[in-house]
Amino acid sequence: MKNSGEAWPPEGTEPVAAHPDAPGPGTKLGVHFSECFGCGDEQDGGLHMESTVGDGLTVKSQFTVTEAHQGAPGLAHGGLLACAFDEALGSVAGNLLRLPAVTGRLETDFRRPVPVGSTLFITATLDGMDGRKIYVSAEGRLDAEDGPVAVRARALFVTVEFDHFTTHGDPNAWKKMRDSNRVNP
Ligand SMILES: CCCCCCCCCC(=O)SCCNC(=O)CCNC(=O)[C@H](O)C(C)(C)COP(=O)(O)OP(=O)(O)OC[C@H]1O[C@@H](n2cnc3c(N)ncnc32)[C@H](O)[C@@H]1OP(=O)(O)O
Repeated sequence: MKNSGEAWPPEGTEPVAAHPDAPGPGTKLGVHFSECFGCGDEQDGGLHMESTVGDGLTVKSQFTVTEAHQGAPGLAHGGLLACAFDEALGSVAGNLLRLPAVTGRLETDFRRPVPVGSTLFITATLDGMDGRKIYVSAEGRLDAEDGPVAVRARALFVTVEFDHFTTHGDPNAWKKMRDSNRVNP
């Protein structure tokens, strides 16, 4: 992945279309894993991010910053914000392409402080692919879809075989996801 000052997406990236079975615009995306820090509903301190498919190759996500998310007093921790973008960017890649993929590289630009109590509205866009490499980018606006930009991010996801998750992760958690029909990584 190229650095911030260089072309995005990188040379060699091809445009992509959403998978024929991908959820369409307006579809609310559920929790992909109940214990996921980004979207899980069984993570008390998590982000509880909610996402909906947008127009074009986008997913719109939002979450509200709580006291559990602080770095400096009253402000969201930067690493926590990076986590939010990892989730939003993974969601646009995973849901629109319906391919298992993991974050290879994630780059963030923090442009404004994000206070506790504020809601970040993130729009993530699928920019293209080059072989196994999926390029995605996002911006997060404060308190409204047209609010001031607080954070921009871009990432490289790399497609993997499903056994990446069972070999390196927790096979029992996969059974739990399958049992609850939450089968996407
Ligand atoms: C619906 C689903 C919603 C999901 C939302 C959840 C989002 C959260 C997602 C995550 O947080 S995933 C967890 C964090 N990521 C990881 O744990 C990944 C750890 N890294 C790996 O497992 C491997 O390094 C990886 C699978 C990414 C790549 O290893 P491989 O051996 O399979 O592939 P390889 O190293 O050959 O890389 C493939 C291509 O990607 C390129 N690449 C990989 N990592 C890169 C990197 N960091 N920077 C630049 N390029 C990179 C690499 O150069 C190469 O390019 P070419 O095809 O052009 O040769």
